[in-house]
Amino acid sequence: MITIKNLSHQFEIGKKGSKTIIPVLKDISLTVNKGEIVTVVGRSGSGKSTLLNLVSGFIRPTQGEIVIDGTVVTNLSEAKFADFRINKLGFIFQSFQLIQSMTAYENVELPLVLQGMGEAERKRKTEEMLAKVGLLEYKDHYPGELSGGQQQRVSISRALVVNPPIILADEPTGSLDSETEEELLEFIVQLNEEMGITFLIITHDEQVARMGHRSIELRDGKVLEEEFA
Ligand SMILES: Nc1ncnc2c1ncn2[C@@H]1O[C@H](COP(=O)(O)OP(=O)(O)OP(=O)(O)O)[C@@H](O)[C@H]1O
Repeated sequence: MITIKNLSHQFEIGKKGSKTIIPVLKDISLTVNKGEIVTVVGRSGSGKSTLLNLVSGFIRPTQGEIVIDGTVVTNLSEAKFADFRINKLGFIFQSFQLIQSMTAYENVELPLVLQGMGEAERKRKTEEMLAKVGLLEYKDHYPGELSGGQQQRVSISRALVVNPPIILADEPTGSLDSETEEELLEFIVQLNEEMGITFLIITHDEQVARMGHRSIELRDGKVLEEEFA
């Protein structure tokens, strides 16, 4: 589902003449299979977010290739990648990244608006998704009027509403208390089992790392793997 081949990435900082090169990922190769939950762990600064940003196409690799669902995404233009992203990838962030001036309903509906879907179908899909996460009765609430766990469920609904085969998550439980974290992890497993969604999840949290089928550790720019389940 996601194949990463000989991927390297380095950042350049500083002005011309005094540039510093920061090598982050060094010739890494890995595969995430369809229907797998793979977690990515590693020390702060080990390149976890960089890896997710490369898979998402927000940054382009210095070298190497990424293939997602049969498409070589590293060759796509910005516009084509944006199109690909809206159809194939769902995102969940630690900070939820909800739009504060929009209701829960409007936040979940947004990707469908961007896809150009008609209003009646948008309404059906948005309400179905909010019902699935148990938040239909909160649809007119703004993010500031919802708990952390509820906000994360809105953000998951927004990620899921376009039926993406893959969800990329960056510290999805980072802002949640342990009970809400537990609920979210159960929900992720349920989505994976019932809908076959593939997850790539960055985490610092030992418990989150263990809920996946496989955990990948980034260390010194390389990949170390650990198998679970
Ligand atoms: N835009 C950038 N410009 C320059 N250096 C960057 C940039 N983004 C990240 N880096 C550097 O790349 C390295 C890896 O950063 P990254 O954010 O991927 O690590 P991380 O494992 O996600 O860390 P954390 O767990 O703290 O979020 C760090 O040394 C960081 O300073």
